[in-house]
Amino acid sequence: MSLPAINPTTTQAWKKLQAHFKEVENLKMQNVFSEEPERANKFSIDWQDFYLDYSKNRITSETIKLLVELAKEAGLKEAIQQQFSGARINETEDRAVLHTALRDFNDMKPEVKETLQKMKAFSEEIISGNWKGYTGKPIKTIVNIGIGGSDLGPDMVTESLKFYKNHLDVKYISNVDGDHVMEVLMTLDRETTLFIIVSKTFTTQETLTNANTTRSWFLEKAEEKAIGSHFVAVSTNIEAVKNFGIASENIFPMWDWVGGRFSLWSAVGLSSCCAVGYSNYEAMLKGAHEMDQHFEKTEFSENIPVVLALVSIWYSNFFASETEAVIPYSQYLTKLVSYLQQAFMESNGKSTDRNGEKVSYNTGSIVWGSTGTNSQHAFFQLLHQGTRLVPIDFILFSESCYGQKEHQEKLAANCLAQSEALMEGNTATSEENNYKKFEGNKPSNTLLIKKLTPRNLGSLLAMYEHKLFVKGIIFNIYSFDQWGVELGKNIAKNTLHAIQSDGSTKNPSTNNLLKRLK
Ligand SMILES: O=P(O)(O)OC[C@H]1O[C@H](O)[C@H](O)[C@@H](O)[C@@H]1O
Repeated sequence: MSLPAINPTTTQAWKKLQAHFKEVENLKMQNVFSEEPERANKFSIDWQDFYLDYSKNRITSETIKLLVELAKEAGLKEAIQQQFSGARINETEDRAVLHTALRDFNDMKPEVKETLQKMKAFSEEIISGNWKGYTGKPIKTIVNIGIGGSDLGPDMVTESLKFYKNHLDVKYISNVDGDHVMEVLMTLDRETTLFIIVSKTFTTQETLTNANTTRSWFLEKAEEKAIGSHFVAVSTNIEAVKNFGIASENIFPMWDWVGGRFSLWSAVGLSSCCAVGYSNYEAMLKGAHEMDQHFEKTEFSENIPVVLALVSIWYSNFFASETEAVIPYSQYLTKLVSYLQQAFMESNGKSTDRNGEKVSYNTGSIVWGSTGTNSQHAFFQLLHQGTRLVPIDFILFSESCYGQKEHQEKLAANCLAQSEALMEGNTATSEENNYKKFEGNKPSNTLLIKKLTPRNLGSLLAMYEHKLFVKGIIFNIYSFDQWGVELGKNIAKNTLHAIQSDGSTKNPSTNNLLKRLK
């Protein structure tokens, strides 16, 4: 069973959208709200603790109708069914795409259940202090060594759920930068530190280098047999982990049907599970599953991830906007954007379609952003008065975790004011001074969520996973491979050889730089 492979620009809906675009290109949001009193309600979706307001977009009911037609013509319904049923929709790697199966407690694969039980038991041992280091002391610090999906997801979850965190100090080493590795190692007490080596393939240069350096550092004071109580691993490559010296009972499996950037729901999330405890971790998985069901079962026009994806395509492919920003009004979500960058840009940064042809339209957008209010004082100038159209997702929580009312009111006021200012501009006041003019008409979505809980975080992350899926299906690309990262990795092997052997490469600029390196 293959995914449908339809060039979106050849669909009836796309042609209609092109004609429709000409009609609404200059639509002013400042006017449409008065023409359509129900607009704010009409372009909103209320789902559990989520409320999505997408009324501040350059759309009409006709736009949404045509975009939904586009999704239907592109075979989205069929594609969703294929994904959830475990079809091998990652065709270029001949794999299923089943991160959703990691959080489906109603119908859980035995190996997933077993691994979750192992994570539960392990995290409880660590948190309770029953798990002892080589000198008999309980573990106080956990260091996750991994990169890409084996780092960004768990690191972001640990940071996002800091409010729910226990006493454990959880750190992340990802970059092969030895200075950073040393900075972390210097803070550690060998006797009370546990290292989790996370690599789906267990062949990643950065992770293996960092793991080897860490092991050597550990063995400067401890004996080889102490490795058993201080190193565990998460991988699909069990043999390579054993060769590294980690015993089978300390290996947490994962599977080739879980992509690296979708793996925080698997044992890759072990560090975050230890940080917040299994019950919070499980609540996050359940929240993600609820969003999975919403995505799978809700009609497109009421489906949060589908609507977000369609509106995003409207801007990137009709208004030619190159980027989109995500601005969460919560400092806990400070690592969300880096995580989303891998999710979106590694998935949809492709230019060969599912027929093997080069695409003739824009695919994945550049995703960027930072937390509000900090970003207001950094790059919002460009959003308000620059020349580029940047659609924005504002994410706001109704309640703060600590119940700090005054701060939360100010956060909320800023978030709502920014989306309003971007949309309204100040043309109505006919500002004479051009430097002080705000054109307005800048689009945004506002996602209002009751509170940052593990469950709602799970739903939020799953929402973005499905958004990128929908975009990839309509773009007619394969979202679940990442061949684009291979060339640089391969060249780096030759370059490293050239550096270590005083050799050269075939590129004159590189050679010049190699000489300078010496
Ligand atoms: O988990 P690993 O096999 O070490 O892979 C870590 C990362 O490596 C690559 O660069 C891939 O592009 C990422 O998708 C992956 O998450």
